[in-house]
Amino acid sequence: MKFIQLYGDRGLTIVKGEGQYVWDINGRKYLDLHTGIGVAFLGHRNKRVVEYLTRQMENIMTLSTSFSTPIKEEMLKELDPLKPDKMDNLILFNSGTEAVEAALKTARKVTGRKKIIAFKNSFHGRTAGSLSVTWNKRYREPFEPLMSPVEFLTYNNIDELKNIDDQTAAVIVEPIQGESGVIPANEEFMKALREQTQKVGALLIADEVQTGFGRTGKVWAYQHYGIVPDLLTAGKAIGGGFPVSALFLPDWIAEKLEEGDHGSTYGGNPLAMAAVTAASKVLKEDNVPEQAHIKGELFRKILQEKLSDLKSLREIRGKGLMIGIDIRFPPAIALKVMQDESVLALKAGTTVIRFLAPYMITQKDMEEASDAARKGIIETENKRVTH
Ligand SMILES: Cc1ncc(COP(=O)(O)O)c(C=O)c1O
Repeated sequence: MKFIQLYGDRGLTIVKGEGQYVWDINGRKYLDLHTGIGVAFLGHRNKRVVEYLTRQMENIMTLSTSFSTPIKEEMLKELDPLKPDKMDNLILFNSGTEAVEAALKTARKVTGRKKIIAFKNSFHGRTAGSLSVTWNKRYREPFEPLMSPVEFLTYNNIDELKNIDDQTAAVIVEPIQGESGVIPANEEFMKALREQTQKVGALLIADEVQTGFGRTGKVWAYQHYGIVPDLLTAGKAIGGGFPVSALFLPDWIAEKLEEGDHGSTYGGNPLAMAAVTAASKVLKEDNVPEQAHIKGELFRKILQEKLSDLKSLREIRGKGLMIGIDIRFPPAIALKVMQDESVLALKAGTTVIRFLAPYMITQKDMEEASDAARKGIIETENKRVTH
C-alpha cells in the first residue's frame, strides 16, 4: 500500500521529539522550527501535556459530548482566563478547517445572510466551506462550485472595506496571514474592518488557527490591534501537539445555536480536552505569550544582524515567534540547505522562509538557525546566478 503524499516529502524519517528538537532514524538531532506546521509551539512531548494525556488514557479515551466527564470542567476552568474577550463559549473540533466551517455556518445562521467576505492571499483550510474563503486559485478552482457568494478584498486596504454591506454575513480575517507569507495586518486596517462590520451588522471572524495561543506574543493576535472580533477559530498549538481545534463564541451568538445545527463525532473527546487543559496550564505557568514576544524580538534582531547584507533579502517580518524571511526567490533550495544544517523550517507564500519556533527556543538555537538560513540564502543566490 502507498501513502499519498499531499505535502512535499522532506526525505527524513523522524523517530523522536523533545522540546524544540527532533531526531531522525539515524540519531541525528534537528532544531525544529517547522513544528508540524506550527502545532508543537509548546514543544514536542511537553511534560504537562504527556502527563494529562497519559492520565486521561488510564480513565476514558472516547466519549460523546452527550455525556459529561470531569476533564471537561477542568478544561473550562483552565481555559477561562485565556478565552478571547467576551467569548464565554466554545465548541471543540479536530482540525483548523473544521473550526472555520463551524464559524461560517454559525455566521449564516445568526445573521440570516449568505455573503462571506475574505481577503486576497488568505488561507483558511481545504474543506468545502473553508476552501471557498481561501484565496489560492490552485487550491480552489479544481473543486468549484464551492460555497457562494464569497468576495475577496485586498488585505490591508481600507478603501475596499466599503464592499462589506448589509448582505454580508461575515468577514473572515487572519490577523497575520500565515500560509501566504507571514503578512501582518496593520492596525488602522483592523480598526476600520471592525468598524465597518459593526456598522452593517456583519460578524467578524478572526481565524487564529495559526496565530493563536501565544505564538505572536499575545494569547490571541487580535489583541495587538485594540479590537475584539465576534467569533474566533483556534487550532494547531491549543492541544500542545494533540489534534484539536476550537470555535470561541459569545453568549448572544451561542444562544442561537440549536441541537443538530452542527456536530462532530470526535469533537470534544476526552483526550482532546485533557490536551487543551494541559496546554492552557503551560501557557499560563510559563508565561508563554510573553516569552514568545521577548524571544521573537531577539530572533528577528539576530536574523537582521546575520542576513541584512544579503542581496536577495527583501524583509524579515512577523510578530512574536511567527517569523517570515522574504528572499525574492522560491525558498526550496534554502530549506534543503538548512535541513542539511540540521534546522527544519517551512515555506510560506512563494518566496518566504517561515519559522514557527517553539517557545523554549534558546538564543543559541536562534543563532544556529540564522547561520543556517544565511547559508541557505547564499546557496539560493549562487544557484540562481549559475543556472
Ligand atoms: C489561518 C488558518 N486557518 C485554517 C487552517 C487549516 O487548519 P487545518 O490544516 O488544521 O485544517 C490553517 C492551516 O494552516 C491556517 O493557517
